[in-house]
Amino acid sequence: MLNVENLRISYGRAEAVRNVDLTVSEGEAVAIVGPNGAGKSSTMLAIAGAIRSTGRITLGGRDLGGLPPESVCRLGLAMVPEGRGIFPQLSVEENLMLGTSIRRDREQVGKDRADVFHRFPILEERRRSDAGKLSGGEQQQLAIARALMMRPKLLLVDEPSLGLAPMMVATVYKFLEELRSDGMTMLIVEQSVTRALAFSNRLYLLREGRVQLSGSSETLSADRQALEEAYFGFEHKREASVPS
Ligand SMILES: Nc1ncnc2c1ncn2[C@@H]1O[C@H](COP(=O)(O)OP(=O)(O)OP(=O)(O)O)[C@@H](O)[C@H]1O
Repeated sequence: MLNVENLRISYGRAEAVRNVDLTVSEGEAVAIVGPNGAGKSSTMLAIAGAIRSTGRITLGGRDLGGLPPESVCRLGLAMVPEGRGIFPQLSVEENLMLGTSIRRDREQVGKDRADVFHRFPILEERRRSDAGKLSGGEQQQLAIARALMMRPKLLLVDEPSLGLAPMMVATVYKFLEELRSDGMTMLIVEQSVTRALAFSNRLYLLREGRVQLSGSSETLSADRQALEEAYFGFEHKREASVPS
């Protein structure tokens, strides 16, 4: 479904992502992990058309090169950004409906809204509250729900557990698991390598802007040493361990 070839991203003279190749097949959950500054968020933003990059990105065979984010979204890709991107002074429902103005199928929008409220009951309960009054975990549910309102074929989720208490992380992942079992194709950035391995079919480990290691989560789970070496590089091996 998604094919990324030779992705390069620069901020001024600094190269943040180099020669990244990545694929996501229909129905797969794929995770990107790696230390801070590895280029994970930049990769997600480039795929969503939100920042400039070079290389080739295709979605369902269509070249996304140079397309603005709204066109990428129309082609079936929605993103839950790091930090959620919720508008705190707007109501839960207003946040949910924000992006839907680009949709022409108004009747279906109403049905999707009902489906999303069914999937996330707390959002229906709190639909008239200011979104800023929701807890972090509820805001994350809202951010995922808002992305679903775009009827994506591929859902990008950047660090869904960031800043959440462990119980909330479990709740958010329960919703992501449900989406996954309903057949949603997902690309997810996750700080916790253990959680990423548990959730995804396949995993890419980025460090210093490059893919250092990739493979099926099953295989990589059995080779913790390869993961640690790829995560830290050899020189840090003895001083730290991969975040669980
Ligand atoms: N807007 C920007 N301007 C300049 N440099 C940037 C910008 N955004 C990111 N970078 C740099 O690009 C590199 C990759 O950053 P990115 O946020 O993609 O990494 P990350 O793996 O998502 O990190 P984190 O886990 O800390 O979110 C870092 O060196 C970062 O400082």
